[in-house]
Amino acid sequence: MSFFSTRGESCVTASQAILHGLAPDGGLYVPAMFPSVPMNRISSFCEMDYAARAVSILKRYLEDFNIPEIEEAVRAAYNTERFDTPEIAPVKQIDDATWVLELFHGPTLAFKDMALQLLPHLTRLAAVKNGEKREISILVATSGDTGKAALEGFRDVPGTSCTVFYPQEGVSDVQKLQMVTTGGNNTHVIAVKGNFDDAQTGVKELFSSPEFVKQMEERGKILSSANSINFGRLVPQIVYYFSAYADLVNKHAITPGDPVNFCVPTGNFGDILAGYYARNMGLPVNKLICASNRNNVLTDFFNSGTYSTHRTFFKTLSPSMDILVSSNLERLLYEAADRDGALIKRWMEQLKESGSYSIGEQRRDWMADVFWGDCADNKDTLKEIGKRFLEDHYLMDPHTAVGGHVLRQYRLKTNDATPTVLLSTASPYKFAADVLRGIAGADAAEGKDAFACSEELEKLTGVPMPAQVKALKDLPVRHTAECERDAMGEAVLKAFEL
Ligand SMILES: N[C@@H](CCOP(=O)(O)O)C(=O)O
Repeated sequence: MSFFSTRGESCVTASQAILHGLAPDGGLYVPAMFPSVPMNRISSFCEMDYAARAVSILKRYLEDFNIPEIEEAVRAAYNTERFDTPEIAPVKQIDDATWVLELFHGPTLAFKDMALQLLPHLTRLAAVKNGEKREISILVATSGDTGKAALEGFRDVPGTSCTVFYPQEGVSDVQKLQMVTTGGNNTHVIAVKGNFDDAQTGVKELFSSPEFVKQMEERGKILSSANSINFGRLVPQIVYYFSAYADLVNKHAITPGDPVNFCVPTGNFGDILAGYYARNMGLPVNKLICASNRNNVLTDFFNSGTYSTHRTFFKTLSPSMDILVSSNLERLLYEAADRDGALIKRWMEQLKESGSYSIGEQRRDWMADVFWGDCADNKDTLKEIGKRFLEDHYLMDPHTAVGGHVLRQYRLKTNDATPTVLLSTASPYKFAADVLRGIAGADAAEGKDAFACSEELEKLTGVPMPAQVKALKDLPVRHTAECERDAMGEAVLKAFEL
């Protein structure tokens, strides 16, 4: 299988796409085609564990990896030493037509672990396959969850380093503590004086700066990414859509071939794009419901066909989705534009120069066939957390609650009763203060730090606080670096000198 850049002609193997992360022209790598998974194969997933399901999906894309290599990587990633349940990504019913796909059972309590426990193994294999002896320097921009998951995945992995940029004031207390207490000899964490878009744009600029690339090469390092711009992040995320479908069959909620909706809280569009890829591979997906917070650039895009960043950037209760420049949309645009790289390049230049682009009515309608977008503000989010706990005895984090609210809107506005899987992206304990407010009222978290809120939440709900959150209290802070938005390159070089 070859991979093309969304912006041009570049054509590479799977291992090269993973190793380099971003195409040299600034585009994202996309597979030459979507391998099909016939229904009888999907049905056979019912008998398999998560790792076996993963092998079956991954091998269709990773053609220059052999099966034993994929099997070894997958078994090393998805096991009960790394995840707190043998199901890895369990599906739980919360009402008549809604199932929650819990993607937060990995070491850092967010869905990013689903890919970032595997990516380091794939990266090392990719380096060997391409005779790459230099250090692979992973640069990451995070709005909260990717950062810690990448640090944890790449920590002390030989031949790699991992440098994470997070918005100084834009992540939850627990998210920040998780990152700044990370151990390992190859990890760096830097607070950027700006928002997530500043950090993500800054990282992309470093990738395309010949001067920075040269400076890194002089130090024996090549750049790669652990954000979902890297196809190696996306492909493991396709797996859990198939896995959830097989689990619904096993639970007799559907029979093989029945359509299912997926509702996905998303900011950078990687998680939901993986669902779109699963659909293109033959998974019977009816609608992909795209849930945004008050930074509702995607909602407006699906409704109008115009993507515009001319809007205020809001800090919300779902910080991991506080994003206005949604990277992976570029991969969907590529399909909407009949894989016309020149057109994508033009739209991306317009976005950079004028802050917006329009895809036209026809392409908007094409997208509306599969995608439906809506948003939730902070009030909706807290209400959804409270309602789900009170009515369905289910405790959800603010990102999942954004999805829960949007799903209710979808059902109200469309009357679609198709069984729906709501992707739950993080543990409620990463956002304990706001979850506590959601279930116990506005004043419930007053004067309490994240740990006191977590203890209170555990007492009130009986949902156990994860050991990883408890442990944070006693871990020393190891990373205190910060930088201006336009000094990220210097900050990376400085981190390597220390
Ligand atoms: N929500 C993310 C932002 C980066 O998204 P990614 O999926 O491209 O890594 C975060 O939590 O950092």
